[in-house]
Amino acid sequence: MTSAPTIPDITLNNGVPIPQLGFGTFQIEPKDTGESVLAALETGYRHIDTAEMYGNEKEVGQAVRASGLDRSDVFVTSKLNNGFHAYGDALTAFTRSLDDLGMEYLDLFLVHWPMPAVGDYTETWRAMEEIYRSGRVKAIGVSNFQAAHLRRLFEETSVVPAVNQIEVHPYLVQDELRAFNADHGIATEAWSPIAKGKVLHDPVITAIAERVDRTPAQVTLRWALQRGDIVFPKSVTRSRVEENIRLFDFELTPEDVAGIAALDRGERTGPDPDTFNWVP
Ligand SMILES: NC(=O)C1=CN([C@@H]2O[C@H](COP(=O)(O)OP(=O)(O)OC[C@H]3O[C@@H](n4cnc5c(N)ncnc54)[C@H](OP(=O)(O)O)[C@@H]3O)[C@@H](O)[C@H]2O)C=CC1
Ligand SMILES: O=C(O)C(=O)[C@@H](O)[C@H](O)C(=O)CO
Repeated sequence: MTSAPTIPDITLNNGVPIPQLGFGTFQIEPKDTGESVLAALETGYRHIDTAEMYGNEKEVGQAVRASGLDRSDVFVTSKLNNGFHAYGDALTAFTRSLDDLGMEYLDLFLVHWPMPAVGDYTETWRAMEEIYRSGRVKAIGVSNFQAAHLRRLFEETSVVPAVNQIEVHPYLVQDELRAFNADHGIATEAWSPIAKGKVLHDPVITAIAERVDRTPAQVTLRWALQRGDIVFPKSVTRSRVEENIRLFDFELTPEDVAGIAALDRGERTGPDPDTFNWVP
């Protein structure tokens, strides 16, 4: 294949740079994780998104080491699982994630879900602040937080999250929450950016793909990048891993971007953060 493209960085609210395109690892079996993450790193990805919930942190860490890249050249995110929201549990879970990854530090650690009916996420966030102060993570953030959850953090805690990782794709454009994040200096990370494949046969997207001579996945990912979001598509298929990084040699018009955003139908592929209270 041709040489790896240069992936632009976004600067987080504490000055830490994060590659705007990364590689997602949800539903990659531990036995397949090493090969998939290594393929991504070989292809040029330098940002890996994992989570304790995914059960593949050990294999992600092994792949980063096997790549031969310097640890400092790979941006690694993990997430606090839902059963560990109590203060002390969160501290222990973070150390366990580091141990499982075999790393001295994380680039980004997120509260995976707010779990509003189960516990108090402000207590969890105070533990995140302590982890941040320990210097073992470069940035802390949240995932699946609604504006109301963030407002409580602003009122009752000190550190503004660096990112909010939320479900965003053409069928769930989340413009209100994305604008709220931006207004507070929080970067939006868009999970399931191709809606797990559901948007790839949409006629609006396939027509643009045909015109610009790219695939529907490339058009959808490019749309997210042009809107300023951070994305990390997942694939265990080498050709798709290569396809999904080839986003930096074409551009969508403002009309394309607006036309794809108009596909919004408020459709989630995953759980609703206001009611999701599942503890694995
Ligand atoms: N914070 C949170 O709550 C959540 C975070 N995430 C994060 O976001 C990442 C991405 O989201 P995810 O849910 O995995 O879904 P994606 O939107 O990335 O879609 C992944 C699916 O699309 C397929 N696919 C990938 N690339 C292509 C392509 N070019 N053409 C056709 N099909 C393709 C994959 O198949 P195959 O693998 O077979 O090639 C897989 O079935 C996750 O891996 C995870 O890191 C996801 C969900 C929730
Ligand atoms: O992938 C993630 O990060 C998730 O949180 C999802 O797995 C989510 O928990 C889910 O889809 C549960 O059915």
